[in-house]
Amino acid sequence: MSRLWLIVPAAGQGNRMQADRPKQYLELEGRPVLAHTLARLYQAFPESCLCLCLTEGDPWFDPVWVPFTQWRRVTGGLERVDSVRNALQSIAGEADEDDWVLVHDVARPCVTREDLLALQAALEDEPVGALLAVPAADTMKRASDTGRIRHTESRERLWHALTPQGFRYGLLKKALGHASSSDNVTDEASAVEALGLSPRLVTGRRDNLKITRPEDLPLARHILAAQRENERG
Ligand SMILES: Nc1ccn([C@@H]2O[C@H](COP(=O)(O)OP(=O)(O)OP(=O)(O)O)[C@@H](O)[C@H]2O)c(=O)n1
Ligand SMILES: C[C@](O)(CO)[C@H](O)COP(=O)(O)O
Repeated sequence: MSRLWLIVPAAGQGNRMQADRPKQYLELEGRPVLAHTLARLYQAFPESCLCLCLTEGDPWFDPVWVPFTQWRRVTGGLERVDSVRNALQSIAGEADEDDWVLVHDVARPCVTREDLLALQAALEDEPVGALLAVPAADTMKRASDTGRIRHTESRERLWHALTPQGFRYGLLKKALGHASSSDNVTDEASAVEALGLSPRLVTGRRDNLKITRPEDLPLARHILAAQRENERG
């Protein structure tokens, strides 16, 4: 039976957030973002094995935030893709080629259990792999270098890629092995696409926000509160 591995890249600096610490350690309802994200993943996949990518000697990290019994710390790389590659390397020899690997940004603490389970269910009959995504809802403009509109892009069949993104270990290893730093691989799906394959888009919730800029932290707070309110019914 194939196993489930979770890779959580958490070795970024959060430069766009302009905070006094990496954004995964900013406080959200009394806990760091990282603790929320790991708790959400644990709710859905308590039996999985977690690879947590952290910067070397990360002074902010506290293992008390990790609810998983099976987990390991992996040293992150220069870019997100390098961190994920390091995590794959760390499980070489243990993971089977057809084990599932889900990669989820630490900066997405609002992902719901329902979306996580929907993605897992979609993977069951999916040979290539799949990711959570949402259809573009705004009118999309392509800009010139000077910040003026060059043209309006059709938003038909245009999606925002979210995480988690799930692939078989063997395929993901191959895809990231082929990707070079000039390829601008900002997610796992694009590395798999570069092999000529088409991962499946699984419609997720728009509130699976990636905390990126300062205004996103209060937004995440509102989302968590609204999700809790919804659960109470
Ligand atoms: N070398 C890196 C860079 C990013 N990440 C992780 O990849 C995810 C998505 O990246 P992004 O939102 O760009 O995070 P940062 O790189 O931290 O942000 P910024 O680009 O603003 O510095 C985050 O969970 C981040 O911690 C990582 O593990 N290793
Ligand atoms: C993987 C990702 O979250 C998909 O939306 C995103 O590409 C990562 O963000 P980055 O800023 O490009 O690292």
